[in-house]
Amino acid sequence: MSAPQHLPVGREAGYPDPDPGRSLTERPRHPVLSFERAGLTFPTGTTALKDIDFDVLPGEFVTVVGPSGCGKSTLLRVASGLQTITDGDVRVATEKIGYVFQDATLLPWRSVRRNVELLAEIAGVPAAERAQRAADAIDLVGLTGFEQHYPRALSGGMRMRVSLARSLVRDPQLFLFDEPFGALDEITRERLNDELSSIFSLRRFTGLFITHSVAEAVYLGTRVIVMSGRPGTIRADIRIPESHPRDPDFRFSKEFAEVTSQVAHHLREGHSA
Ligand SMILES: Nc1ncnc2c1ncn2[C@@H]1O[C@H](COP(=O)(O)OP(=O)(O)OP(=O)(O)O)[C@@H](O)[C@H]1O
Repeated sequence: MSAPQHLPVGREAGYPDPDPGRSLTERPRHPVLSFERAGLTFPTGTTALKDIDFDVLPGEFVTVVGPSGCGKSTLLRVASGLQTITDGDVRVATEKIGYVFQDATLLPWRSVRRNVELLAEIAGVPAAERAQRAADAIDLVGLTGFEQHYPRALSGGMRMRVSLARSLVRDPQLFLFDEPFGALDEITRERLNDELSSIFSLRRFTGLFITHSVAEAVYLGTRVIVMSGRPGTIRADIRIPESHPRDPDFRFSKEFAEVTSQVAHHLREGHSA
C-alpha cells in the first residue's frame, strides 16, 4: 500500500506523518479525517457548525444523523475541501476522495459506461485501463448489461448505482455520501444499503455518510454520530460492533432495535436543545 497523500484543508497547512521511522504495519492507525474543535460561521452570520471534534479511522464507516439544517451537508463540504472552516482545524489524509450526492448528476448524453468513465477520463487515465476499471465498477454495483443505456432509461436506484460506480472507478480512500438514497423508495433504499455494505466490505474505503434516516444510519454505520440542531454540535457518537457486509436480518435484531432507540433518543434531545 502506498503512503497516503496529504491534502491541506481549512487552516491546516499539511498532515505530516508523525512517525516516519516506523513501517505502516508498526504504526498506530492515523485518522483519514480529523475535526478538531472545528466551527463554521458563514459571512451571513449563520453559525452552521460549532466545536466539531471527531476522528475517522481507516476502514470506519461513520454515519451522521441530525435534524434538518443542523449542518450535515456543510460538514461533508468541509471534509471535501469545498468549504473552509472559520474555527479550529480539519485534516484530511488523502486526496483520493469520492463524493456521492442525493442527485446522481449524470450527463444525459453519455451512456452508463461513459458516465462511469468520466472521472477517470478527466484524470487522464488511458482508455484501456479506464474501460477495465469502469467494467469492474459497473459489475460491483450490479449494472452489468446496462452499459449502453442512457440515464433517461434508468430508474432512480439505477442512476444512483451509476453515480456510485463513477466514484468507485477512482478507488477513493475516503468516500463522502450526502444523503444518496434519500429520494428512493424504502425497498430500493434497503437494497442499496445492502449493496453498499457489500461494496464497503470488498473495497474497505473510509466512509462518511449523511442521512436523515436513523435506521439507515444504524444499518450502515460502524459508528453513528448524532448532531444537535443548529449550530450543529455532536450530541452522541455510538459504536456499532456488527461486521460488514451486514446481514439484512440485522434490521430485525434486538441489538438494532436498541441502538436505533438510543440514536432516536439523542436526536430528540438535540432537537429540543
Ligand atoms: N453558503 C451558505 N451561506 C449561508 N448560510 C448557509 C450556507 N450554506 C448553508 N447555510 C446554512 O447553514 C445551516 C446548515 O446547512 P446544511 O445544508 O449544512 O444543513 P443540513 O443539516 O445538511 O440540512 P438538511 O438536512 O435540510 O439538508 C443552514 O441554516 C443553512 O441555511
